Amino acid sequence: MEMTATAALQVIEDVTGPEEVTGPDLEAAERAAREFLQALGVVVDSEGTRDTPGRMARGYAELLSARPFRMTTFPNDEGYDELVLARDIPLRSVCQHHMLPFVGVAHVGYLPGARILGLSKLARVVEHYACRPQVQERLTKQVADHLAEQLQPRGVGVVVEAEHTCMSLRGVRATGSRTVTSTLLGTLRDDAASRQEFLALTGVQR
Ligand SMILES: Nc1nc2c(ncn2[C@@H]2O[C@H](COP(=O)(O)OP(=O)(O)OP(=O)(O)O)[C@@H](O)[C@H]2O)c(=O)[nH]1
Ligand SMILES: [Zn+2]
Repeated sequence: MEMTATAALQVIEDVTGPEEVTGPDLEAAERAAREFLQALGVVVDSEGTRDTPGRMARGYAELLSARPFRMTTFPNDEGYDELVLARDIPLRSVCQHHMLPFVGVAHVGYLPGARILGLSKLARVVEHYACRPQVQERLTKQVADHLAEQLQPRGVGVVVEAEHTCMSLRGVRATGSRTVTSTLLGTLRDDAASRQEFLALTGVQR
């Protein structure tokens, strides 16, 4: 997706249908970043820092811009009925309270029904919902709900483990603490053995 200097309507194509979002106004963001730094007493007048407000604007725009993707699915011709799990999908998002990054991994799995999903799409769904101001609980549930709605599998499981820099680098400074959230749907929620297998494979339950 091409980022434009002026606010523009962009279309993110995904299986939920075209979703209209306002694109970043990078010039306005750069002006605001310059004022923000000035207000904090940060001087940006050297060769090395002159472009810092622009870099901040582009950096945040990138963190908040989801890339378009398609939820490619295939018929489950072999009738595969065991767990499909993508473990340790790298994740970075921005907490909506402080606009500071949280970083970690997502484990995303499903029990196939009539169709199976292109494997990369498990990571793309995570990225799609991570590229916006978030709370970890909502991110976890949105990924699970999306898969449930679009794939109609027998079960969905999503576990997110992340370190919130707003909690580790500032404030309480609980360095190294990771927050774990999970959403289980369908058979992975209701059937104790399936649930246990999923949690064991993610490493959450040993
Ligand atoms: N539930 C939840 N809370 C989050 C998440 N990310 C950040 N927070 C919390 O949001 C809360 C905001 O609380 P406030 O008391 O308004 O903010 P604050 O004064 O900066 O709080 P401290 O971080 O405790 O210094 C903090 O407790 C954060 O840890 C998240 O993904 N989920
Ligand atoms: Zn925060």
